Amino acid sequence: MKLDIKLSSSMFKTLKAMTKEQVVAQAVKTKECNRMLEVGNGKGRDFLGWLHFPSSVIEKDMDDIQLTANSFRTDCEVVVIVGIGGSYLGARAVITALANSFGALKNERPVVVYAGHNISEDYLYELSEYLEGKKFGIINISKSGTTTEPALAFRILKKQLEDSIGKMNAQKHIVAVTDKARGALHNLAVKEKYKTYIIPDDIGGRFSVLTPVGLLPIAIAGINIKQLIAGATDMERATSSDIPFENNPAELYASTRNELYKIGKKIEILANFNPKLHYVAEWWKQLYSESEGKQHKGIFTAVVDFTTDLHSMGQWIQEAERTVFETVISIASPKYKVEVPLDSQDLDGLNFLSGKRVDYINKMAELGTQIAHVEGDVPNIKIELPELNEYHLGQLLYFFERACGISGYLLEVNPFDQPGVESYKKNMFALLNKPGFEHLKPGNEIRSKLYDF
Ligand SMILES: O=P(O)(O)OC[C@H]1O[C@H](O)[C@H](O)[C@@H](O)[C@@H]1O
Repeated sequence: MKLDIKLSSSMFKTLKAMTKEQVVAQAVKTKECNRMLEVGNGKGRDFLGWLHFPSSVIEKDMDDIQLTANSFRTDCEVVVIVGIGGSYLGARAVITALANSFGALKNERPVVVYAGHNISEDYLYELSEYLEGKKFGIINISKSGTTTEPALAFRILKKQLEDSIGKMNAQKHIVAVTDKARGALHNLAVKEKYKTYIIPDDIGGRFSVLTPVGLLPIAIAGINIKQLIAGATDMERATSSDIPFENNPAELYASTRNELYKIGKKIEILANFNPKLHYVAEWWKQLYSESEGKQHKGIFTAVVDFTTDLHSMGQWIQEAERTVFETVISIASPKYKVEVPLDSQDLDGLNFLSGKRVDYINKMAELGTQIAHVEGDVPNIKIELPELNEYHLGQLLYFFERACGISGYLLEVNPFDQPGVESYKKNMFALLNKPGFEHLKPGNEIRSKLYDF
């Protein structure tokens, strides 16, 4: 088994406020938390299906997903992935990381686009306009089957598809990924005879990227799902509680970030030096903030793309409140090679870089940033992947999931619920007069809670 993700950390060289020994001192407690996941005796124990999901995925199920994906790849110019939160971010993370950044502009087919992750009228108008006259399909993903944003987008897109190719043909170009028995999407899919994939009961949305929720869109984008699962399966073994603490990346990461939290580092910034990782970070942001942000506790999660954001957020990170630490995802080797050309005139003064690879310059930016931030009292955790491919991404996703479960238990919260998310929904439904929400305060009373300066 290969464990290719390397984890290292640089702590306060200047303050000496936290040491490696402090992290190692948490080994027993951290391991206990990891065992709680394995034994299933912790909080949220009904939602641990993701823990051994990678190693239990059957070849046959992946082949079936691949078959469906192939038919969408053959039949559609565009595939719309409808979903929000855990029913959207994982697929977008993997597709953005592994697909060509300019694929759509190079006329690679199918183009994958997203809907149901906002309620913007302009976004939906422009999407419908883009789809006009194109052969398109829809993958509608919702665990609960009742989330407003995707339901709304789907209603609009379904009508457009039916109007364009007729109801019978539209049925063949729509797939639902949802609960096996409950929710409006389940009922609709049964009635309309859509091909359906099931999200297991015991896997919550933000832990579902390696189920059909993520695998189907990822396969539609032409990405190798078997390699993704292979990486996740190896990481499942590498993060088991049998693996010694010092060699267990999930335990080390969970323990380090909790120790940092205890000494006042309340914000974790996930940084990358490759824009392809932007949505991996967005996926991570949901995973950790929904899992840990409760009972007035939890690390606040933020995302930066470097070097882009060094020219905006960089100032804050270097010199503002010292409440942050940084976790950097670093890719050791890029896929392609680009060298800086020699310019005989050297008008831009860049000849000192001629012959150097762009990635070498990026790596020096990364090292320079790490040194500057650690010196500026921003502790740094580094997660290194040998390269950005299906296998290592599968490892990374599972690593973050496992560490999240452990970290939530270290914080003594239930990492598998998200009760706080309901508050805005209730107000919104009451304001919209949704049936069943009449008992809540009517619109004007809700509005009267607000006051202006
Ligand atoms: O998959 P769904 O049931 O549509 O849920 C989509 C998302 O929306 C909710 O509000 C939750 O906060 C998320 O955890 C969930 O991933």
